[in-house]
Amino acid sequence: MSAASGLPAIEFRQVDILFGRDQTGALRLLDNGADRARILDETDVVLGAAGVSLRVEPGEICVLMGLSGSGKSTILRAVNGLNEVARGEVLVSHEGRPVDVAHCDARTLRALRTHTVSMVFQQFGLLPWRTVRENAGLGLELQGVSPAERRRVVDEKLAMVGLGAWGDKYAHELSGGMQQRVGLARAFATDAPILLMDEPFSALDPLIRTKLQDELLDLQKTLRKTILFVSHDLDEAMKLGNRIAIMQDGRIVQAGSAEDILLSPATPYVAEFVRHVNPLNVLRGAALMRPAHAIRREGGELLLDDAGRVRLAVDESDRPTAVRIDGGAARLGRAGAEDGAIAGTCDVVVAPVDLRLRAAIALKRQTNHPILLVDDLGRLAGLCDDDEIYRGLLQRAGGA
Ligand SMILES: Nc1ncnc2c1ncn2[C@@H]1O[C@H](COP(=O)(O)OP(=O)(O)OP(=O)(O)O)[C@@H](O)[C@H]1O
Repeated sequence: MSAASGLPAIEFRQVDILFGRDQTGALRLLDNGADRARILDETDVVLGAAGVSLRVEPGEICVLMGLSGSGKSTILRAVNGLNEVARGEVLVSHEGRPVDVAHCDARTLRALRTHTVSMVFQQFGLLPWRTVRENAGLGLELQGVSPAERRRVVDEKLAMVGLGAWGDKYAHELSGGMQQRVGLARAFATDAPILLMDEPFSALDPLIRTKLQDELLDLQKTLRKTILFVSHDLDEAMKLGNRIAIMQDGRIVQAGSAEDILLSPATPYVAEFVRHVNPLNVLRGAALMRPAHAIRREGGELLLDDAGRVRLAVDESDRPTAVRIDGGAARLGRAGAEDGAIAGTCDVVVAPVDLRLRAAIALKRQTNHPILLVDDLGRLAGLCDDDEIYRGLLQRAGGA
């Protein structure tokens, strides 16, 4: 699977999932606009998911979010065929081609579960009579990998999750957080490119939970797996998800980036979720900035302030090269995206376009200089100064 092939890692196409016998009757009611309660009442069928369409790109973390019973696990479990699909397609990129899990043969499904999709559960799912090493090696054992190779890979993955010294222990000798790390090591060991995570951290106390979220994000930088993650916690979803799909009564009511959802909640249900989210941790430069094309230009220079005292020169690709203040040479300084840390002194700050609002405010406080946001190639994307920051906060507060 590669991003270059253009295939999504997972794609749901108009998926309906029903629990109960009278599927024909339930589908008919569904098509006539009946809601979950009526379908249950008239057919005794539970509507697990309805009309779900969603693409998950390779290397993306997509979080399914919603209240209890909204259908998150139902959708997740359809990816490895644990839930039967009544209608629609669930396409999973397996060995370079899309396989419709809802309709494929048993052999393909087995191969897909062994090599392409692995799963991490909320309740860890460790076997008590096996050591940590044996638990972590379960997937490899099912793949028929030799004991020596298994040991090599498993010890590497255990070390990766910080359990290098715990291979010979049993699950009950480990804390909850450590047991979940074994679950992660087991999922990583098979090298399956797609990871399904069903509320993997919700049984853990908040501190351990935050730590494991950070570790997952850290590991993901090198692993680049496709992760479909279920959570009922919007803060967790926004922290982890490149994309978030919000579910209600079996349907996806909104899918988008954390910023999309925070700034433009599609329904009152979504708005209620985002009401308590702290925008400082979610909003990034691109949602705040004045875009490069809207910055005044004069004689090949960009005017960074209203009075035209601060002037930026760019090269032919729009990469900032020099800055002048009142005609005199000034300095550009580079800052990091996450913490906005900046080394040394400067007159104008250059930061990555995904600079978080929190980091932008910290930078402004530290330097009191305008912040130029640049893309991956160093090209000017926009300007983020006091005005843009205040507007971002006001917009979030519904004041602009
Ligand atoms: N195997 C099953 N048999 C019958 N009904 C089921 C089954 N699995 C799920 N359901 C029903 O489908 C609906 C969606 O359940 P699901 O577990 O997907 O919700 P969820 O959003 O993951 O909730 P939670 O956060 O509580 O885990 C619920 O009404 C549930 O009762």
